[in-house]
Amino acid sequence: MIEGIRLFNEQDLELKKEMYSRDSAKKVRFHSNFDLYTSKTADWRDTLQLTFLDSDPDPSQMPPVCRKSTMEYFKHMKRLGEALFELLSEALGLQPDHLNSIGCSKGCSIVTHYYPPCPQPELTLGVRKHADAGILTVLLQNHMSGLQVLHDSQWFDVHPTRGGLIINVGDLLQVLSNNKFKSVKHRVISSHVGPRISVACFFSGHASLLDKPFGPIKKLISEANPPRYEEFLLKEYFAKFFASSIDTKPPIDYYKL
Ligand SMILES: O=C(O)CCC(=O)C(=O)O
Ligand SMILES: [Fe+2]
Repeated sequence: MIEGIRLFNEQDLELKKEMYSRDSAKKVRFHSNFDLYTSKTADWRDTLQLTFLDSDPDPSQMPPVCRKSTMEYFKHMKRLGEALFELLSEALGLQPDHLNSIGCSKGCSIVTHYYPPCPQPELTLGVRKHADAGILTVLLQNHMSGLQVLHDSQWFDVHPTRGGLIINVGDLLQVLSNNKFKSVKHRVISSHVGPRISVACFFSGHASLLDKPFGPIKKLISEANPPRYEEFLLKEYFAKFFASSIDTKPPIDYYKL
């Protein structure tokens, strides 16, 4: 998977230009900084993004150089997502199929990042501090360090482990679990050396959830554990997310009770 993404990014500029788009309705697109025009600063990375919220990927839409590996990776992510949501359901004291049955593992985006070597890494970041806006993220990284997580106001390096995957709780899982699971703030620092390559699989729910009320799971709510968020529409939530920049007020903050 990582090799396919390296080949895509290191191919001729003209071929990459064909995929370039800032239109978020496009299922497969190449861009740099989704929040380039809404944030004060730019980050040092390029992104090839594949969004499958309502259907499985159509191989013909994918760049030929990483088509086979991405299709294969997607299949594994789907299976892994289902297994993770079973475990998370059990951890919440729910039936194992609960999170899968409400569509948590159904829609995902595979967002691949390429961080080129940076001549002045002290002036920028690869990705600014944020928590992922979706439900759950499965992250694969190449052998280059750079990812850091925030814990007790301190940044810790997440050193790459060959073949290892990082699982990040996103803001929407924090909402579903009524704060039992906490999303994790993280960032990527820039470096003179590179490229650093990562592949994030964001599970953010099936497209059919976009128009339905979303909030803490009712079975988790009691007098002793009142809801921490009001219900909201996922389509409004994502509209807020895409209209702001990655490091400003996270959209879940609008719905806190
Ligand atoms: O490149 C990474 O390791 C992290 C990327 C990331 O945080 C994101 O895409 O949300
Ligand atoms: Fe992230």
